[in-house]
Amino acid sequence: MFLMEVKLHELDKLYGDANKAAEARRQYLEKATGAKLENIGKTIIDLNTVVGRNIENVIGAVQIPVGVAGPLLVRGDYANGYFYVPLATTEGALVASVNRGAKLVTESGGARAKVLKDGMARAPLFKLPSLVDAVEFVNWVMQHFEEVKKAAESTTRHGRLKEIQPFVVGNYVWLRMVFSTGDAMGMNMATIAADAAARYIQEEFPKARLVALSGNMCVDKKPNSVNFLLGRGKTVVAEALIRREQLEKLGTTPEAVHEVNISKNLVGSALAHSYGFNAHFANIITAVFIATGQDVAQVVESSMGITTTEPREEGLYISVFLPSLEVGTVGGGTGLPTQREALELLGVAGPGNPPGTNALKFAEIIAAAVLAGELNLLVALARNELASAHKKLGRGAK
Ligand SMILES: CC(C)(COP(=O)([O-])OP(=O)([O-])OC[C@H]1O[C@@H](n2cnc3c(N)ncnc32)[C@H](O)[C@@H]1OP(=O)([O-])[O-])[C@@H](O)C(=O)NCCC(=O)NCCSC(=O)C[C@@](C)(O)CC(=O)[O-]
Ligand SMILES: NC(=O)C1=CN([C@@H]2O[C@H](COP(=O)(O)OP(=O)(O)OC[C@H]3O[C@@H](n4cnc5c(N)ncnc54)[C@H](OP(=O)(O)O)[C@@H]3O)[C@@H](O)[C@H]2O)C=CC1
Repeated sequence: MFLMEVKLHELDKLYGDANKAAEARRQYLEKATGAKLENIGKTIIDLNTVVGRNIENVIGAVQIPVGVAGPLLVRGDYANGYFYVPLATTEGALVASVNRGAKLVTESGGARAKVLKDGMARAPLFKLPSLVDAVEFVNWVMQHFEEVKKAAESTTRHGRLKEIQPFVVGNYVWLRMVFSTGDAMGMNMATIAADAAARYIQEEFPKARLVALSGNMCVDKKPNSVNFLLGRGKTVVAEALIRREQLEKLGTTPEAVHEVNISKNLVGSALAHSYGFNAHFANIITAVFIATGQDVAQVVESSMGITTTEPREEGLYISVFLPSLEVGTVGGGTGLPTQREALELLGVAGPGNPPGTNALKFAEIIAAAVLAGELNLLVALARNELASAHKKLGRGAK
């Protein structure tokens, strides 16, 4: 194996230019492995803008095709109007699916959407000498909430500590700190603020020892029931009433689609002990996350949720509930050139006026897009066209 005298990650400093450093890394890797990296090396991203912010040891970029679904009519508190939703995916049939769902929703008068709750959580874990100390500690923290809040908020202009949710197991204490984070998804913001709060707490209550700044009750990037119940990021609901004639035009009925939802999404998910009482929230969430520069690992909890349906005389009532949608329009990967354009397409790039409103609007649009995708897959299953669609659009079959 070809060995370097300098460490790969030190090349940025050596060259003083991340683009040149990436080229040198590629040359090294090509020699060492025999792989050709000419396409990974072709990117419009000036790598100097991402090193120290988004990536280390960078060698280039990968490209993923982006399609649009829409126009999608959304009637939210922040998002009002027709939207074209950018979806980055390699799953043939997905964009077509959301697009047909968007058509159904839009022609039925649109989807109403509401953000019910908003707060990013970080839960430091402390250890106390005993259970008695643990309970005393929790009481002390609650009585000194204002001082803890001041310490946390000293690190940020937009972050605000809204609430601390305590959990005690033996002599361990989790303090689930919930922050409003403006237009940012807020994970760096909340982590840096929680660190300042934890340092203050330890100084003032020396019997408490911080075991881990993240104690897994946050919960970040793991399937879990805490976020499902208490929320994390944005808790959003969207609903629509799809006209009976429209479903009949597609050869199905509100009753048939409802039957698929109840038996598949509710009974099937219960049997599987699945966290997702839905068909494919993850498809839409992931595709929007990639297109708009969100942290894709947060698809794990952002795509948990429930689809409800109700056949009515006039058509099908359908709703989607997303308890833990973690999204932002500033920070993270949202400033990358293509991701920013995708946010611009939705009219939500950058900070909102007032701060926070762009992220709320974005969350409402995503919930409506999830509803469109969910509705369409249920329709497709009721019509038994899942396999044929994927044969045609996923395998290039004519
Ligand atoms: C593929 C369709 C939509 C065809 O559906 P169709 O009705 O045969 O298509 P159509 O040609 O009659 O067009 C109807 C509408 O579909 C849209 N449409 C149609 N074709 C396109 C296209 N090329 N590009 C963009 N949009 C398209 C478009 O809105 C169009 O209206 P128009 O604009 O023409 O008035 C349908 O068969 C379908 O939805 N199938 C299901 C596919 C699906 O939902 N896949 C989701 C991913 S599956 C998965 O990953 C999760 C899963 C299933 O494993 C989870 C689980 O376990 O449940
Ligand atoms: N640290 C961790 O443990 C984890 C980090 N991440 C990563 O964290 C990143 C996202 O963190 P996040 O905190 O969202 O982003 P950033 O760390 O990029 O922080 C957002 C920045 O934007 C500033 N800002 C300017 N205008 C606004 C506005 N209108 N609303 C909110 N903030 C504004 C904030 O300033 P100010 O703070 O002064 O208000 C802050 O500096 C992603 O890259 C993700 O991958 C993911 C999971 C865990």
